[in-house]
Amino acid sequence: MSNFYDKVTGKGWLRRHDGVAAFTVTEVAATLTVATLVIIFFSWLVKKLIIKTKPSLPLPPGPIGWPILGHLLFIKPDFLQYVTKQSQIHGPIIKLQLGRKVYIIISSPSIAKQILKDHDAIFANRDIPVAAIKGTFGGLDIVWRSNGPELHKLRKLVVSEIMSNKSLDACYEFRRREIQYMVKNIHGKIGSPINLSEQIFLTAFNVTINMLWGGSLNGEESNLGLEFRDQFKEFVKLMVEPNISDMFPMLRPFDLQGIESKAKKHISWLYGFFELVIEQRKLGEGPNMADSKDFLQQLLELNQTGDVKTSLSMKEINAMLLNIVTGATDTTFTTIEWAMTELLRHPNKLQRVVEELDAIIGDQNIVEEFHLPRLLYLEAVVKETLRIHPPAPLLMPHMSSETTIIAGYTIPKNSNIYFNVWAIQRDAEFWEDPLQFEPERFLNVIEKRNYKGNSFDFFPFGSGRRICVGISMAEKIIMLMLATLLHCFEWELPNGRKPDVKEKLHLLLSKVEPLVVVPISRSSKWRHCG
Ligand code: HEM
Repeated sequence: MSNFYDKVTGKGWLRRHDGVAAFTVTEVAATLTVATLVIIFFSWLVKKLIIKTKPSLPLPPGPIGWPILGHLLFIKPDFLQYVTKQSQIHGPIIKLQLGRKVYIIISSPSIAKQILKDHDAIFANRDIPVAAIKGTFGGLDIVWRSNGPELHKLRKLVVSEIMSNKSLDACYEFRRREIQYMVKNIHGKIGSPINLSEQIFLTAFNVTINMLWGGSLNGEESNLGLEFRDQFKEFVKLMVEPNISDMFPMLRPFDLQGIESKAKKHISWLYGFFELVIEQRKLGEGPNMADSKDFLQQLLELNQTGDVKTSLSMKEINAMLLNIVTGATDTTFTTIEWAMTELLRHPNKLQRVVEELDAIIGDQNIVEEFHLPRLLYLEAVVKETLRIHPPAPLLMPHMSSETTIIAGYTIPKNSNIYFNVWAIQRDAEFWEDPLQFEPERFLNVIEKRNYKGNSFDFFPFGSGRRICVGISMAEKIIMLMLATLLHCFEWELPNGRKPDVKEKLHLLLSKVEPLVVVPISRSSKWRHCG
């Protein structure tokens, strides 16, 4: 009987327990299809409802831009002024668009803290511009390297090998020698106007390269130092120039503005300079290395280890040298130049610095590094200078590696984030009389207001895992050089004119006009300053 049933009805029958067929295959398939469709429909509906009840958060507000180009036509000539003005209109977190790139500008301490402290790991990346790709062998340096173990390795190397107290103390003699050379040079020009900006730059440059490989470019060779400055300046201009290749990566092969080829030219000059130094070192020339190794020597030895965890390629070494020479020179130079400018504009503050120096150093000694911790007013002057004129007023752009919600807004993955430290540090909400040069405001809070990036209304060196690696070196060079300039000489302005304070931004904020001043000898007691 059952065989007969199977034959007639086939295997496809579903039977009731009494053996009677209940559904056909077609009926079952139809039922399943309908059920699937119903499920899909309901999950779509649920999704829709959820989205309706919980809408995705908006992008930050900002000015209206042009289709495709976005805000490209508005950001020149002064990006810093433009974003500061837009933040005053649209609020402390704003969005700009340049081609396909999203730029987020932060100008509030609490939002900066959310990003640099609470979500630090997500925002610790960099979106490397085409010119910097060329200049750093595709991001092999510290500044442009993506966040990760390799970056950690390089940062650790710099912090523990060059920036440790031991290493900095070991090369104090280099700093001292270069600064004394500067004093001698200025002394030879007593009574005539000098371009102090140039002097400060060359000394900062020589101090840095002396610490790195025991070299310096003085006398005739100082032109090479100035040429280095100009080549690097041109390279930086190209890095910050709005580049169609960055905004529309598919156009990169055409290099429409010629930025990539120009960057190549400047960068070849700069690396040519390092290659010469490295070649000389390989030939055994350079300072006597019997007792200690300078940083270049340590880097070159890391090139020869077979250990992948610590070894460095020659490209990495070159890229790091560029970071350190330029990172250390331009920023410290700019800070000293601004501090001198502000003091010359505020004779009563200058007088207070000189009194402090005379009390602590006296008229028979030169400034030594062991004096520095006692120069509290001078330290306040440096902090006030970094508050009003932060050398990196937008820090370095950070990049988000995930879409993240910040302050109620969606920050898309791969956005470029700028922190407007310049505006925050001049905000009347956090600073009394913010535009006044008032070092006294730091005197009672000198410990609290430090450079560690833990107070988000004063963070000229950044904060979090991309904070500057050169803070301790910067502090020493700036304080020693300023103290020496102010202890050894009196300064007069040619024709009694106040120095101007016009600023211009090319990644770093510098003075438009160089500082030209007349050095005056302090009494005959200051013989050591000659
Ligand atoms: C007044 C002096 C200086 C100031 C104001 C300054 C400021 C800064 C700032 C704002 C950043 C970016 C932080 C960020 O991305 O959030 C930075 C990064 C950096 N600085 Fe400095 N800096 C100074 C001196 C130095 C010196 C002396 C060196 C020498 C080694 C140096 C080397 C670097 C390097 C290598 C980075 C990249 C760090 C990274 O991306 O992980 N800086 N600095």
